[in-house]
Amino acid sequence: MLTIDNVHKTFFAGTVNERRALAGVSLTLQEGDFLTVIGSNGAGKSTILNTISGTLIPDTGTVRVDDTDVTRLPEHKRARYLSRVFQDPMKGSSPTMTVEQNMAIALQRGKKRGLVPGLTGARRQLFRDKLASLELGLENRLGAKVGLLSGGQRQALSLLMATFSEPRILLLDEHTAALDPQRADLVSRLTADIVAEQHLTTVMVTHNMEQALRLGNRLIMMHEGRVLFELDAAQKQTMTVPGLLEQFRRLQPGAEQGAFDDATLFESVKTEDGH
Ligand SMILES: Nc1ncnc2c1ncn2[C@@H]1O[C@H](COP(=O)(O)OP(=O)(O)OP(=O)(O)O)[C@@H](O)[C@H]1O
Repeated sequence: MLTIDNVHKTFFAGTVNERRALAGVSLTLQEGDFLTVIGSNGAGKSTILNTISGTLIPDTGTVRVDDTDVTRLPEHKRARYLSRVFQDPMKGSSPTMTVEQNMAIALQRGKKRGLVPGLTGARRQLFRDKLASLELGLENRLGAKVGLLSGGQRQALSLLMATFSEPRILLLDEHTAALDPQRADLVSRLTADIVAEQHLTTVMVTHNMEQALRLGNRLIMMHEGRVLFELDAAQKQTMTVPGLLEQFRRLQPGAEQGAFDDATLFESVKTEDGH
């Protein structure tokens, strides 16, 4: 249902600042696939998400959703079928509006333009039920300003709102990276539950290899604008974090482990190694 074909993107081409972000990336996702994307800094992970969301138009190559070529479709026109959760918990909701006002807007997303629906009793009950599933006590705080919530609560709310309209494609952009480990774990579990329940086609970028192995049914490792290798569901089951690093070193013998200089990654390596 999502096909990315030989996409290239170079920033500031032909100048001293030239940066090749994507150098021929191709991917095909079936309905309900949950792809996790890992890779070194500057590998092109965010650029591939931006290409899917329409934030960036590739230099060459195509992006198709079902049978429609959306390569040059502007971002706002993709909102009908696409939702995204960002790393920054402050990004997905409005701090000066209440929990229920934010949810009412999210409910309206992707529908025909019009006024945001009123907050009827039935709608409030729907919001309460959805919030209760987060198990954060937010169902009792419908009237609270979102700016008063913790980062973890806010990110869980963003995830809920992003999936309200059951988008065709869900993009997760390191959405647990800014949270403390406990909250990251909670949002990670909520992600797995919501994606499975709605059978959402999902692309998640993460620096945390352990999370990338745990979530989803497919994984790609990117490096220097290319897909270095790909794992299917069965291969993911048996793969370990040291195994991923080993694979990376084998395919990129010149590259140092320092390419992965993220603290979360080293935490997971330590856990796997048992020290
Ligand atoms: N808007 C931009 N303008 C100029 N260069 C950019 C822009 N966005 C990305 N790049 C460059 O493209 C390359 C790929 O960047 P990208 O952000 O996609 O990598 P990433 O894998 O998400 O990295 P990180 O893990 O550090 O976030 C990098 O060299 C980056 O500097």
